[in-house]
Amino acid sequence: RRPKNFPPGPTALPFFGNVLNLNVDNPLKYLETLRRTYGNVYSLYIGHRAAVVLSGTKALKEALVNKAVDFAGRPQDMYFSAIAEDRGVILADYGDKWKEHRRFSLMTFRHFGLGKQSMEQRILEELQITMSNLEKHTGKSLKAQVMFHIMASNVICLVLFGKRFDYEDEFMKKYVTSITAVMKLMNGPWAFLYDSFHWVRSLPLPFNKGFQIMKTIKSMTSSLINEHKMTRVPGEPRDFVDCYLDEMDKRADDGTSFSPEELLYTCINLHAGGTDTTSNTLLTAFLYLMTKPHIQERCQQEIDRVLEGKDSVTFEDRHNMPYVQAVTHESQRIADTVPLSAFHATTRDTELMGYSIPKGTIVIPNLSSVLSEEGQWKFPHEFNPENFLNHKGEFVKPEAFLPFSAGPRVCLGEGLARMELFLILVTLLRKFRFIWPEDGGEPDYELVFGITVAPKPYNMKVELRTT
Ligand code: HEM
Repeated sequence: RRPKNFPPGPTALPFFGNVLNLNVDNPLKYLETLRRTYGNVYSLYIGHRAAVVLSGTKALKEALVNKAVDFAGRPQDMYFSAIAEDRGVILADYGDKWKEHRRFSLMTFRHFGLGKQSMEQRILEELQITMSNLEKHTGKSLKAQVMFHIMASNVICLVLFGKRFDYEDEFMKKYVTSITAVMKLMNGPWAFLYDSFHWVRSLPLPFNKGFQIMKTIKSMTSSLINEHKMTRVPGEPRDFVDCYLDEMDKRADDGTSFSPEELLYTCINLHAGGTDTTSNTLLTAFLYLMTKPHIQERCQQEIDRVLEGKDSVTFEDRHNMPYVQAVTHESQRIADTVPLSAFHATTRDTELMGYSIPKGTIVIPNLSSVLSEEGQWKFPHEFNPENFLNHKGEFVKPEAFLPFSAGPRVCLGEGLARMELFLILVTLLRKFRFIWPEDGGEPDYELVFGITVAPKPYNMKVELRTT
């Protein structure tokens, strides 16, 4: 039974709650039906656990921004929290340890803002390698998903570990496959079972695989960190890991939350958080750029004009490229990469839009509902860069643009992701024309649901531009 004055919602079955209606292949349609019936704040049950679903810009901002601390927790005692052991940043509960690690990570990212080691340089460095690979493929088809995935993974590896991995590197292939496998388990039916019935947790069921794979990921990350310990010069950090090790030295005696285990999870979080998200967004962007060549050409005209005489693009150039900015943002809106954000939890008994929500309730921010909310967008249901342009052709960002969520838990990698999307798009479009291959069939814009959603894999054809 729902607590007093709790948000309304569908009747829940004993034991199962509403999970049987939540199609793991795509729960978004069911959630939209519930929103129409119960409004922008409603509840449902995941097994015996109550969850409040927030839809639309107003409810989301009211909770995540205006009542920031009340809604900044992460659910505990669930499959994904057991996998994460309350460590790192993404799944750690609200508290001092999370705050210290979030603050440190953001500061370190900023530290790499300038100079030769800057984020911008690391992205452009990786792009050089991608471009020479693409040149070898001119006139041929190639698998876009693999290319974007490696690019995104390498950018974050350069930031974390100061090194990149070749396309065929066995270590990185295994690392990425393992992270993908755990994420799939976290979003699958076995996780629902684990969350719904405590008594199944000690049984030898497939969810145990997640814990085993996590051991592998931890030991692989450890080996990367240990390499650093041998070669680092304290006080002269080359990358994120060096910065963390320096910080651990500095704080050795102050009862700090910084520890080798936290470093492991933080690195895993940043790699996992920064790879699929960025690469799936790029995959969506190029799907539309190829199948709507007039949009691609208009981007190229703007890029040629603004970069005339320059060797390469800088992130600053975005201010002179309103159309490209509109296209990158529209790609993110349509890509809907993390549709249900990461689940939040209330940190204390609280109220939201007249409802009472007890401490520890799961909160699901439905970002997807905001990114296509009617009344917030000129063209909510179609790919159209005009969503981000005013009548003078200037770039504008509507307040419903929340692909990174909002409030104290807003994506920690937002700055890096925005820089990557812009630099990658501009650099690639300047040099190449991207073409939907003749044998590619009808383009399929349907997204495949997961913790991060993605377009179906496709091939792209590239040609060198002549201008
Ligand atoms: C297009 C790319 C990206 C998208 C759409 C995206 C989206 C998100 C979303 C929706 C959240 C959940 C926020 C919440 O709980 O309310 C999140 C959290 C997070 N993201 Fe991203 N992300 C992207 C790229 C990145 C990158 C490149 C990194 C790493 C550098 C990263 C690291 C993280 C981390 C560590 C968190 C957890 C923040 C916390 O709990 O305090 N993300 N991201």
